[in-house]
Amino acid sequence: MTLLRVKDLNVELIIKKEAYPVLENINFSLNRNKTLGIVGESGSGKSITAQTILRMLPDDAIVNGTVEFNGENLLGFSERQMRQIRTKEISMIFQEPGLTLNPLMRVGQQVLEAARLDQSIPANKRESEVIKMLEEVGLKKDVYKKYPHELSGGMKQRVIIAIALICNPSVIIADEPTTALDASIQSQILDLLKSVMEKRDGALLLISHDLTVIKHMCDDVLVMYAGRIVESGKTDIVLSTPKHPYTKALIDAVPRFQKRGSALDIIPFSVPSLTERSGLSWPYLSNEEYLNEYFPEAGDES
Ligand SMILES: Nc1ncnc2c1ncn2[C@@H]1O[C@H](COP(=O)(O)OP(=O)(O)OP(=O)(O)O)[C@@H](O)[C@H]1O
Repeated sequence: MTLLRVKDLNVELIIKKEAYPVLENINFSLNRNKTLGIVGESGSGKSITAQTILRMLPDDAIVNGTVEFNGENLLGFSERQMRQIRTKEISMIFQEPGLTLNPLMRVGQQVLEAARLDQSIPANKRESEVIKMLEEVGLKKDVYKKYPHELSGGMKQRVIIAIALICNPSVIIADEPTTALDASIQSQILDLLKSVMEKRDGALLLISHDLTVIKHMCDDVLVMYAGRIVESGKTDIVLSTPKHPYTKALIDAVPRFQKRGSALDIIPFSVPSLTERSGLSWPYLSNEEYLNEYFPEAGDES
């Protein structure tokens, strides 16, 4: 069953009074019990996609298309309705847990604050629900009384996951949730996220620049470049038989994905910034050589 459907989404951001396309013709669905990955280089539009779904863009952004959640278009919701959506239906987890937690408040209190937003949890049950939630994400009861600085990075991210889950959302959007953590902790946190969402019959939208993470976690994947989806499909098929030259280049740039003995082939250009795109058409590469090699289809566009 589809929980979230993004249709014909186009977003422009205004910089110095000029509008720059940042997302173009984005289409995808997020289904119950599935993890969908968005992968792409820095600046490709992954975070802006999440911010558009949750209506966290600058006020002057120009947004066209639809973002259907349970059949209703979130782009037509009032700010008050969106606050409900953000607290109870679609939770977001960011990269840096240290920046999200309040350093002056005990972590149990912070999860409790989030629990207050859910009217269905009776006041006299909140504390026990919070402790249950902390245990579900693998934290001991005594963490309730600790301050963020007393916890490791991995424990902090578990607290963030508890805050995101306490109101029982059906969708979690995780934007690079483990990038700030040690490699050994990363997969524990990712596995935790996946298993709690599966247990709750929910869906996970996972944003990452790391193909190894996408391969490990995601049923389906969207590959983004400069505001567009250049390839999408089942993760194992896209990663084993990529069709788009840009996806191939991304895969070739990951040593673990390469055949033994093949050379590391770093993508020789980066995603142009919005202002660098001025006067150029997608994919905004001024260099003909790269244009033909990585985006041969772009020459067909008007
Ligand atoms: N508020 C903003 N004002 C102007 N430009 C912005 C704003 N937010 C993002 N951008 C630009 O929009 C483009 C897409 O940004 P986005 O953050 O979605 O990329 P990303 O794929 O998530 O990259 P990263 O992995 O570095 O976070 C980039 O060129 C970025 O600089």
